[in-house]
Amino acid sequence: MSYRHKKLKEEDVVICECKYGVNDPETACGERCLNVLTSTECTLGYCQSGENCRNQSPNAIFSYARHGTLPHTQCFACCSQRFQKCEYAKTKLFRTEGRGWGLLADENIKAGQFIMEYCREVLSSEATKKRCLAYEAHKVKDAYIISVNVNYFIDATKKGSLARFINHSCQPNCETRKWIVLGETRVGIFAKRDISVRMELSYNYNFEWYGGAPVHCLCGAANCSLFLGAKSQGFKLAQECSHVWEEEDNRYIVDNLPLYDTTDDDESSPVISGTSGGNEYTYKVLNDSEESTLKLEQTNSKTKKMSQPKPKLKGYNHVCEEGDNRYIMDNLPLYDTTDDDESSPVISLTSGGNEHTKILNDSEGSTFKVEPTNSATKKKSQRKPKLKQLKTVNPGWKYGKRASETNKAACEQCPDVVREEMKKYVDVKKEQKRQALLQSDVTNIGDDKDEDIEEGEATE
Ligand SMILES: C[S@@+](CC[C@H](N)C(=O)[O-])C[C@H]1O[C@@H](n2cnc3c(N)ncnc32)[C@H](O)[C@@H]1O
Repeated sequence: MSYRHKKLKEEDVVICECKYGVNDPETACGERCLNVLTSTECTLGYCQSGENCRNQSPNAIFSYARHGTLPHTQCFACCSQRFQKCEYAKTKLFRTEGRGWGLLADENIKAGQFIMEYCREVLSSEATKKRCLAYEAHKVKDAYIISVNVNYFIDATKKGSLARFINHSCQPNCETRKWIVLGETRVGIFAKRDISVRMELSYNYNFEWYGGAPVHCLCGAANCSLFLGAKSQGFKLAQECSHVWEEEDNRYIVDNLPLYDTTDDDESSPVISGTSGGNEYTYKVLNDSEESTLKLEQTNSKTKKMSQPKPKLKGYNHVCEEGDNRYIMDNLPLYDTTDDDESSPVISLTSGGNEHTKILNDSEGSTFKVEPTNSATKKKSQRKPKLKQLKTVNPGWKYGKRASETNKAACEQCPDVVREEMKKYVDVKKEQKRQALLQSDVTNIGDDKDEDIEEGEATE
C-alpha cells in the first residue's frame, strides 16, 4: 500500500509562538522558534510571523546566516531550510566509475545547507518487503529505498527526485535528516560540511540498507566498511529477506560475496560534459584522496567524444502524482547495464522557480542540455501550491500540548544541545506565565479584598 500526501487538517497545523517585531526581526522564527527547534516547518498562511517567517524561505534563512550571527547550535543553520518550496541546491548527474550514476554539486554548498528532498512513493513496511523481494527476483542491482520510520519507507526505484542518484560513502559529505512538513515526516539531504562545486555528493547508507545482495563499497574512504549498509539492521527479518545484512551475520563471507558487477561498465575514464548558459564544458573525474570523494576538473573539450562512455539508460515514463509538488521528475534514467536503450530520456525539473528540461543526448555521450520550457507545458503537479490567507490563530492552541506530541519524533532527531535549549526555553515561558498569574492574583486580592478566590480558578 502506498499513499499520497495526506491533506493537512487545520487542527494539525503546528503553530509556533513567534511574532515579528519591526524592532526585533530576530523574533520571527529564528533560532528560538519552537518549530525550528523541533525540525518542523512553519505552515504558509498560519505562521504569525507572516512573510517575515524564516522557517519557510531558504533565501531568508541565508540572508540571516550572512548578516546575523549564526546560532551556536548547528541545528538552526542546518535544519531551517525549506521543503515546501522545493528550492534545492544546484546539482548535476554524472556517470561514476563502477557505481553507476552519481550526483555532484553544481555550486558551492554550505555546511548544513538543505540540498534536496529524498522523495517518491511512500510505502508501508509490508509493501516494501514485498517490493524488495520482487526487485531481487528481477535482479535490480541498485537499491533506492530509505526508511521514514519503522512503519514507512520511501521507494525511489522507479521514480523519484535527483536525490536517488546520491551514492554511498563511508566518509560522506551529506546526511539525511527528517523534518515535519505540513504534518508529514519527510526526508531531506543536508550538507554535513562545506562542499565545493563539482564534488560528488554522498551520504552513509550504513544504517539503512534495503538493497539486494550485499554490494561491495567502492567509496575508497580509509575507514570504508567494505559493504553498503554494513551496519544496517534491514527489516530484521532475515528469513523473509535473505539478502538483508545483519550485524554478526556470518552468512556473508567476504571471499564468496557476489560483488557489484562492473563488467558491463565502460573502461574509459569517466568524463562528463554539457552546455550551460551557451558555454560548453567537460569535466574529468579525479580521485580526491583527502576527501575520499570525487572531484571534477574542467578539461579540454577535445577529449570529450573520445573518452565519453555511451550511457546505458532505461527510460521510465512515469507521471507525477496529481497535486504532489515533491515529485519533480517525469522520466528517470534508471542505471541498468543489461539494457541498452537508444532513446533519449527527458528529465523535467524545477530549480529556483524556473522549469527546465534536461535532455540526455545519447549521440554525444553523456551530454546534458538545459533548455527552458514554456510555462504552459507545466504539469498540474508542478504548479506552486495555493497558499492560504493568514488566519487568526486559535487561542485554544497551545504549543506545549499538541506540538510536543506531533514533534516528538522530530525532536528525537535533534542533538542534545537543541533539546536542552528547547527545555530551557519552555521552562522560562512557564516561569513567566506563573509569575504573571501570581501577579494577577495579587492584583485581584488587592482590588477586592472580600472576594474569595478559590484555588485553581486563577490557573484557568
Ligand atoms: C541510491 S542508488 C545511487 C545511484 C546509482 N548509482 C544509480 O546509478 O542509479 C544506490 C546504488 O548505487 C550503487 N552504489 C552507491 N554507492 C556505492 C558505493 N559506494 N560503492 C558501490 N556501489 C555504490 C549501488 O549499486 C547501490 O545499490
